Amino acid sequence: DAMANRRANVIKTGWTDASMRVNVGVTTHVVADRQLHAARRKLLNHAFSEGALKNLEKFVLANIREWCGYMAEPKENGEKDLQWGKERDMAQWSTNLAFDVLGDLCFGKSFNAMKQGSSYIQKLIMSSSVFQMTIAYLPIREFIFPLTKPSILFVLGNETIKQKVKYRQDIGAMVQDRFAVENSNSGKSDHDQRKDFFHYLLHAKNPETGETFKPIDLVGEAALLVAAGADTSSTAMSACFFYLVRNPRVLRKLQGEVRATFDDVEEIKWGAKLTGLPYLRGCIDEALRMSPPVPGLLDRRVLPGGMLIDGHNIPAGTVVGAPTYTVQHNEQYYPRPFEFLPERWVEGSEPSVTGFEVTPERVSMAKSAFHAFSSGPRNCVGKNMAYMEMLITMARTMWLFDIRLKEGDRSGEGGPELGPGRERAGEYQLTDWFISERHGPVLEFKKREVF
Ligand code: HEM
Repeated sequence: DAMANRRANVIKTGWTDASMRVNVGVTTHVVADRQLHAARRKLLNHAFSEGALKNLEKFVLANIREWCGYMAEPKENGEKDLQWGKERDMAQWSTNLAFDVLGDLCFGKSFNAMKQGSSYIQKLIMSSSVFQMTIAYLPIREFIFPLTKPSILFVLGNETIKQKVKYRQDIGAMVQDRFAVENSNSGKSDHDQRKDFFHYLLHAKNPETGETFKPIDLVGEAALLVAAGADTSSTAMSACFFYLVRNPRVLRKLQGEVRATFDDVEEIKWGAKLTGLPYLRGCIDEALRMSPPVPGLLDRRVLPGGMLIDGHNIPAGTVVGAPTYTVQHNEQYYPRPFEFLPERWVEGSEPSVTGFEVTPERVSMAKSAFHAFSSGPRNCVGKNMAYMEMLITMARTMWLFDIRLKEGDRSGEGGPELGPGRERAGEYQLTDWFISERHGPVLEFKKREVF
């Protein structure tokens, strides 16, 4: 209730609080004031409307085609099993894809992660998150916070802050080039104009107040979209691959659904045919349930006046929240919570597979407890864009390739030797730094024979 209810008497705290202190400038994600957030969010929404998504799709598709090309790359001569392609670490390759998509959409230029490998920017997003998470929950954080100003950290030689400054400079240059493209848009027909995130952010206007993004905010918001959209979509896709290769029954069923629906890979696009595939959506939602890319506490601080939550009076200043990983493994909502069962999302699925009746009530309970994208006024603005990317990537991969786990690969998997909380073999391991650190799985791809 503290999250979903627009009028809940709470504000954001924790990681976002730390972010406000460490970073210069404010973005929609971290701004605490609720009215200021609502005004910013109205502008940001422009970039995610249905109309905008239609125009964004061609950039997403171009990157996914390139990604599939890399998955098809053959092994070096002399290696065994030449009909299977090169080994691909999905944690890395899903990030490369998501990252290049966002470079293209936010700054009009791919980051070339697929071509050149991981860049300092990918590492920076993770190291910033680790840094912010560490100081956000220190018991002595009130004493530490004054020392975490960017200027002080820069003098102290903090590498993350130095790289942040470089990132700002680099995206400043990219934005200048992107402005030049926008200026040349004016002479072009509507169809030929480049309509990416940058375009929509630049032209976003609040119809009531006439407010627009200031140029400095525009750069910050574009950088936010890269940080918010890359590791999240990538965790979801690598988790989905992780569970598919460990569950051959599910993999075969998903391949069957996709291959029977589309006659050609180029038919796989954003639209009713794709979004209407129940098992594909079930696989993605099940991966998001078991491995939520933002797995932890989205904490909120109760404001003066307190708040009534579930019959309890919560006094002002209390920090409240429920970690998404925990909610999404609650047996009450998700029977057999540690099993990858896409059928739980599909009404009428065979009880012989699930071990329980998948009634409409059960599906609706599962949907209402699903919080991978958060809920309420501060939920994920990029949800539809993320589904577009995930559905197209997973469907095209299933259509084009057979996939298998590299022999002996256990990267990313839990096990008794890893200690308490990580002992489950077969569970994809996430480390919660607000976004998720993870490894593997390493897969091989084989082009499917299509007659
Ligand atoms: C599977 C993929 C994704 C997941 C699971 C996810 C999850 C989330 C979650 C849990 C939040 C709330 C964070 C909080 O309360 O602090 C959030 C916010 C946000 N997400 Fe996503 N996200 C995903 C993809 C994306 C993409 C692709 C974009 C943009 C390109 C994006 C942009 C944002 C932004 C801008 C916010 C802040 C919204 C606001 O505060 O108003 N996300 N996301």
